[in-house]
Amino acid sequence: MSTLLKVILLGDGGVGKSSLMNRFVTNKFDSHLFHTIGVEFLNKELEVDGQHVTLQIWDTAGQERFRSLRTPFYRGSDCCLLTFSLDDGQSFSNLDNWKKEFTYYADVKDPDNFPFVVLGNKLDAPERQVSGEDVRQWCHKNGGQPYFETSAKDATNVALAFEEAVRRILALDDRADHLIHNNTVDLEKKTHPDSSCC
Ligand SMILES: Nc1nc2c(ncn2[C@@H]2O[C@H](COP(=O)(O)OP(=O)(O)OP(=O)(O)O)[C@@H](O)[C@H]2O)c(=O)[nH]1
Ligand SMILES: [Mg+2]
Repeated sequence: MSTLLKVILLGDGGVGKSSLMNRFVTNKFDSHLFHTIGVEFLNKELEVDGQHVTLQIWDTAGQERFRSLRTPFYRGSDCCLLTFSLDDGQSFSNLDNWKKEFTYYADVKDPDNFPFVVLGNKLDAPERQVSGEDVRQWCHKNGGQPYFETSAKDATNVALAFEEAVRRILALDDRADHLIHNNTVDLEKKTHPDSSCC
């Protein structure tokens, strides 16, 4: 039996969250995807560094009007993929808000040590507005989170980014396994919903 890990995609509407999930899980891309309403999830089994895991990828609606439909699903996430679009500077500026929203609703006690992965999507787009240097600075200020520039359209770095999410979670779990013997850590209860919703 493989471990079930929950990762959640957050970021502004239109940055490509659904496209990244679809690329990773089904290896398809749709250039006229309709915006997401609420949340959806897909499972994918994979092997990372010899460990078999089932990744449960939760894709959320980025548009502000769907806020109350997405926030109840943040709890129990093992990793959060903070996503923006490289051709949309505003979507990068909003990463702070996304991190705050996640931290609040997922009830994360120590955000700088929570496994986030930052994704700058639409690397293929011609009009780049966000420099890699600015993103790396943001990541540095926010606990040294890893950063990937991706394209759901041509599949650049998509698998790599999801695999990094798994690595980050497994690295934390190893530490927790080690600490639990000393009785110093209180492992959070994980919820494993078994149906798609909204
Ligand atoms: N050129 C390019 N277009 C992309 C890429 N990823 C997504 N798109 C396009 O951008 C638009 C929005 O993509 P979605 O995946 O629906 O964005 P989203 O983040 O899920 O948006 P919401 O569901 O509203 O939060 C779609 O028309 C996609 O085809 C990419 O890597 N490159
Ligand atoms: Mg979507």
